[in-house]
Amino acid sequence: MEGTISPCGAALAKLTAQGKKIKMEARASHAPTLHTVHISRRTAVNGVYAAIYAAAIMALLYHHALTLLHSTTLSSSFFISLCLLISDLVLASMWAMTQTFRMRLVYRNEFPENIKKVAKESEFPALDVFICTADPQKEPAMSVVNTAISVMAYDYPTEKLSVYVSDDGGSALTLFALMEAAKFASHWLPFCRKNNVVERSPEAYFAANHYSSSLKSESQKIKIMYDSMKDRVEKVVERGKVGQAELEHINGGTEVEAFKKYWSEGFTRSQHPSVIEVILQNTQDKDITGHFLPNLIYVSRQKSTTSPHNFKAGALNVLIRVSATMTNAPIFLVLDCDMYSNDPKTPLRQLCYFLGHQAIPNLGFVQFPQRFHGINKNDIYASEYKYIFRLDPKGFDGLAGSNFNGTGCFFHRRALFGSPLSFQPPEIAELEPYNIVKRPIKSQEVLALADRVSSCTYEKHTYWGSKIGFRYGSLVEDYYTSFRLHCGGWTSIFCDPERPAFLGDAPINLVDILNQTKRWSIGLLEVGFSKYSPITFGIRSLGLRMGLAYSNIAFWPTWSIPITIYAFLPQLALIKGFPIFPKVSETWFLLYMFLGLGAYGHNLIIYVLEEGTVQNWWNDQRMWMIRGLSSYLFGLVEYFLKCFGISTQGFNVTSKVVEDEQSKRYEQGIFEFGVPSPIFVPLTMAAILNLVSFFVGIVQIIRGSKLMEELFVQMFIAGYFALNFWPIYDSVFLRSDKGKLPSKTTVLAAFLTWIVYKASGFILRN
Ligand SMILES: O=c1ccn([C@@H]2O[C@H](COP(=O)(O)OP(=O)(O)O[C@H]3O[C@H](CO)[C@@H](O)[C@H](O)[C@H]3O)[C@@H](O)[C@H]2O)c(=O)[nH]1
Ligand SMILES: [Mn+2]
Repeated sequence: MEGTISPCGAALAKLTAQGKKIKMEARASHAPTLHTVHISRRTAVNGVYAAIYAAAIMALLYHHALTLLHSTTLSSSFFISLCLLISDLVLASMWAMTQTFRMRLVYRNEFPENIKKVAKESEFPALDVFICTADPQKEPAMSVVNTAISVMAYDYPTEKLSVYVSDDGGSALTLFALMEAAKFASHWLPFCRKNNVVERSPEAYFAANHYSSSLKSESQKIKIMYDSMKDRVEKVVERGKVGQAELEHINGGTEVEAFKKYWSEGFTRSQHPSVIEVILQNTQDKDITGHFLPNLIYVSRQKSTTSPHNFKAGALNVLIRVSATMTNAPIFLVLDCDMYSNDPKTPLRQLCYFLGHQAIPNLGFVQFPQRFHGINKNDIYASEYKYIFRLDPKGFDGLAGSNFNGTGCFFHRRALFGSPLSFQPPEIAELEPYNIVKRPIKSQEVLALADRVSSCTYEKHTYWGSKIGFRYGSLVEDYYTSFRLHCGGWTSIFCDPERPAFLGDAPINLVDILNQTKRWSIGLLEVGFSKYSPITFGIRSLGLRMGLAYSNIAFWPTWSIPITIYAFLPQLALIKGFPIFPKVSETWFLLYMFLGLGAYGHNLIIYVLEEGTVQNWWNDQRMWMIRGLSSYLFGLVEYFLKCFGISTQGFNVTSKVVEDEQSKRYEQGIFEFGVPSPIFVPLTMAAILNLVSFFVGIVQIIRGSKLMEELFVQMFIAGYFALNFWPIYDSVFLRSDKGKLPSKTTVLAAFLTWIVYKASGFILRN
């Protein structure tokens, strides 16, 4: 960076200089509004409710303390009270931490139509788009193609737009698919421009099937073209190899060379050189109407079994560097391959926060929510993650800023290089943010440098992953990186427009979903128990509220403690006719009622007010319970096993492949278990125990041996769990399709439940 200006100053100046100029002009004239913000009107009500609820929690803890003191040491009542105290302590702390971001939600509005009034198109910052894919078996090539095409077709000056696809699968199939995509794009982009198409993912456009009659013949023509491209790609994927015929279909020449050069003998997924192919170049390649096309670059970083590759964070860091050598746009968008653009104006929308008189100071990134298509009626697996992806970020936005969710996020490149006040220079000047690339992207020098910075040993003895780029050390690189950026003083915005900016695929079978949340759980605990734990380092750097907000997420897996205890203990006691909660006639009973109904009721209201339905909420709370007995529980256990070096966990990519039969069952709202997996076992045990205990309880009450009054709370809890576990009973007793819970799992779970019941006899004694 030049002379005396600090690099940081230069970097920020570049984006905000315009802003300052416009700010001055704005005072004189009436500058157009780029964004507005308002705070939820429910903030005060939430505050009052939280105060009352907190008082109730204190009373409950007092009640627990009393019971503990009155129980004789090591008797069963002592053990029970201790378990209940631990459960309630976890629930209470999680509740308290949640309040930091549930109390005050921030709603924003942008006016992208005004952006051209504050900056000319030629003044827009360049935009690099990073798309990650990792496994051609689990992530269909056509999905990568659609994602790439949908962003290539952004309403953004093409000379400023570059799309980089990172392929950690190192697959010739993906490169082939992208070459096909490039050819199709030369027809598709002009078609979209001419007809003002909003769905710029061709798959989504043709699926919506809403052609007007004037468009019909034209769109039919392009659909035929798309289908034949799709056919070619899928055939190649099926065969697992790019054949001679396909190679001839591609232009021939240099592109064909690439396949021969790289995918020869000795090239494996985990051991291969870097492959960097410039498929389209925005100064040379034109669409059929003579407009230039955006850059499209395929990057498969070098892999070696002896160098750690740090999963997605590693892939993104390679993209930061490779793009720096070629285009070095000040803003880049991070996208997963399963998430296509659903609104071509999104780049203009995010600019509302980066440009002009209303530019947000120290803005590190603008996060759009993950939203999904193809979710079934009532969203049985709560795949929408309404709280995580849409509600909670609005609360974070009211503090230091939304957290990063891994995809659909626009970054200020400079934010990945140290804090706003202290720039952390990369090891070579060419990678500095705002370094201007003077050579064409296909030049020998650029390609050689790109190759060098994508090598698997490049990061040795550098700050990549610690002070520069996406941070390493957690399987949830998104959560961890945004946490560290916020700690460093960057802020962020949550941008949730009415029309979803991006739409993604959600997994539709339970084992994938539970393993996904298990991976997240391990990743979160890796941060929670690190030296950068949000509870210590976080609170010190970000203050109490933001520190606790991040801590809440880090410790999600601890929910498994109360959920498991509440799913087993009251039920075991119930079978033995052992009351463990206050009687209905006692005052303490009212407290339990208030705490239970209050928590669920409040949760329901928030959910429904944020465009939710009661059925969806029901499924959401059910999944929380299910995760508590599977993902969170396994995540917690596996994290500790990993700490003791007993096992290791990698980034197990979620499958995006959908089988027809599975998809039919999903449409009907039927749970998909299918494969035997240990992750189903505790869940099935809980299901069995709750059902049995509920019936035993009824028998006891009918026989008059126990008073309903004494066992009411336990009956209620067992009944509530059992109601939630209906899909499991359905699967065990009524279904015979391939997606049912495997009998092996049921038998094992029944056997283990019996053992737990027998073992509980030693503790639950009068
Ligand atoms: O070694 C790897 C592993 C994964 N990926 C990519 O990472 C993305 C996310 O992987 P996926 O299997 O879809 O994980 P999910 O759990 O569905 O993803 C959520 O959780 C991840 C980890 O927190 C975030 O990175 C994602 O953005 C977020 O959607 C995909 O595009 C993958 O291709 C890589 O590039 N390299
Ligand atoms: Mn995903």
